[in-house]
Amino acid sequence: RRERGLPPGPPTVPLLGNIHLLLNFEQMHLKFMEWSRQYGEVFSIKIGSTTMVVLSSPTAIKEIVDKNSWAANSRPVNYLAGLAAGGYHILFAADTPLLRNLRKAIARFFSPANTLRRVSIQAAESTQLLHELMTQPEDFANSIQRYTHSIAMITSYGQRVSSLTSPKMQGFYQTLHRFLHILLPGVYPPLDLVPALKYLPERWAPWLAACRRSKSETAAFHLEHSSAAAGRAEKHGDDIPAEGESFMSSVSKMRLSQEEYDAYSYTGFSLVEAGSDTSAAFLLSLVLILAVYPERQERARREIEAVVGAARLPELADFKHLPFVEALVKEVIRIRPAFPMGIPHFTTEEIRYKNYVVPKDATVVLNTYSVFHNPDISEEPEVFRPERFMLSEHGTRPGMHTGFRDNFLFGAGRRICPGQSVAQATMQLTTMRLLWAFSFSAAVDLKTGRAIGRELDFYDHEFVVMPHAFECVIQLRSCEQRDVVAQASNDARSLLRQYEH
Ligand code: HEM
Repeated sequence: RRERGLPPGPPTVPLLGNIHLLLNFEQMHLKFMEWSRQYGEVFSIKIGSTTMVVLSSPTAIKEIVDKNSWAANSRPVNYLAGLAAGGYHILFAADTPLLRNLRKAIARFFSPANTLRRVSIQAAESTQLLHELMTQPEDFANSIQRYTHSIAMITSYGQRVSSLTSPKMQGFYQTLHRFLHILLPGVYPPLDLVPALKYLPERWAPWLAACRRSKSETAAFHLEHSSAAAGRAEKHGDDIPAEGESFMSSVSKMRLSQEEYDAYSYTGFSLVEAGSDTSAAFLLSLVLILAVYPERQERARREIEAVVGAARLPELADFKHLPFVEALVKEVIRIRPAFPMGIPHFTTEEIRYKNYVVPKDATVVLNTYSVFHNPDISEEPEVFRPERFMLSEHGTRPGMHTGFRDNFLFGAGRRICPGQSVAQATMQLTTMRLLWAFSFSAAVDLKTGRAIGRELDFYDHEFVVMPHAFECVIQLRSCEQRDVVAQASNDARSLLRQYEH
C-alpha cells in the first residue's frame, strides 16, 4: 500500500506492489511515459515495500534533485553491481566520503579549462575516424566504437587504440557487455528485493560465478592500464603536455591509501566505460537519422559549407556559427537519448515537493524520455524536427517557461555526468566533420534486409540505448574532401603517436 503523502501511481497488489507491471525492461521508458501522462509529473511505484519516485517534468527534476542534491545524491543498493565491481563502480556507488573525494578529483580533471585543452586530442582522433570511413565505409559502426573508445582510453590512461581489430578493444567491449548484462533486469532474480536469495548455495546461484568472472576481468583490465599509466608518468614526469595528462597519471601523483587507490584505479575503467558506448550511441543514432532524413542532412551541410568552405575541416569553434547543425545535434539527443531513464538516484533524507513526500530511502528516476517526448512541452514529439530548436532555445512550444536546461541527457544534481563537456565536444565536432566530409543514405536493417523508416523504431534498449546493427551507404562528397581528410589525418599522426605505447 502507498504511504500517506506519496505521489500517486498505478494500483498495487498485495506483497508485490507494482513489480508485476515492470517485467518488460525494453519498454519500461514507454510505460513510464504512459504513467506520467496518467498520474502526473511525479508518480510513485511500489516495489515490494520499497518506493520508487519517477520525475517526468523539468521542474520536478530541478526542485527535487538539483535543489536537494544533498538528500538525493546517493544510488540505490545494487547487490550484483557490488559483487561484480567490489563496490567501486562510481555509477552504482553510494554517497560516501571516499566517493565524494573521488568525484572531486574527477571534477577537477574534467574542468572546462582542462576539457578545452584536450579538444586537440578529439580533433586528431576524429581525422582518423574520417580516414577510416573514407577507406572502409562498410565498417562504420566499428570505426565509431574505436573512435569513442580511443578518446576515452587516452583520457583515462594516455593509451590510444589505433586499430579496428585491436584485441584489447574487443576484450574491453566483451568485459563491459558481460558486466552490463549481469545488471539487466530479468537476467537474474531480483536479489535486492528478495534478499533471502543471496544465501542460496552456489549451484543454484549462477550470478555468483558471473560476478566473479566479471570482477576478475575488470581488475585485469584496470590494474594493467593503471600501472602502465603510472609508469609513464614516473618516467616522463613533467614532460607530459597538459592536454596529454591522463586521469590515471594524475592519480599516480596523489597520496592515497590502498583502498583509495583501488577505488581510483577501478574508476579508470569506469571512465572508459562511461565515455565509450555513450558517445558511440549518439554517433550511431546520428548516422542512422542522417541516412533516413536526407533533406535535413542537406540543410545542415549547406550551412557548414557557407561557414567553413571546402578547403579545411570544421573546428569546434565553428559550431556556434551553425544554428541548424546545433539544432540537429539537440534533436538527435532529444529523440533518442542514450539513457532514457537516466541513472537512478537514492534519497538519504525526506524531500517535499508541492503536496508530495519523496521519502527517505526511495529510488528516484529521472524520466528523461518522457520529458523529451511530452506533447505539452514539444509539438509532435515523436517527429524528428530539428527546426523546433530554432524556434525556441530548448525546442519547446514557443513561449513556454518549463524550467528546461540543455543538459537533461546528462542527469541532475551532484551526480550529474562529470564528462558532459568532453561528450558535448565529441558530439559537436564529429557531427560537423561527418556532415562536411560524407553523405549518408539507404539505411538497411541488417537482420531483415528492410529499409529503415522514419519511425526510428530500431533500437536496443539495454543499459545504453543504441540502434541495432544496420548498414548504410557512406560516400565521400568530392575529391576536395578526400584531399583535406588525407592531409589532416596525416598531420594528426605525430600527436596521436605520443599515445601509442
Ligand atoms: C553522450 C555521452 C554521455 C552521456 C549521455 C552520459 C550520461 C550520463 C548520465 C545520465 C549520468 C548519470 C547522472 C545522474 O546520476 O543524474 C552519467 C554519469 C557519469 N558519467 Fe556520463 N555520459 C556521457 C559521457 C561521459 C563521458 C565522456 C565521461 C567521462 C569521460 C562520463 C563520465 C561519467 C561518470 C564518471 C558518471 C558518474 C557520476 C556519479 O555517479 O557521480 N560520461 N553520465
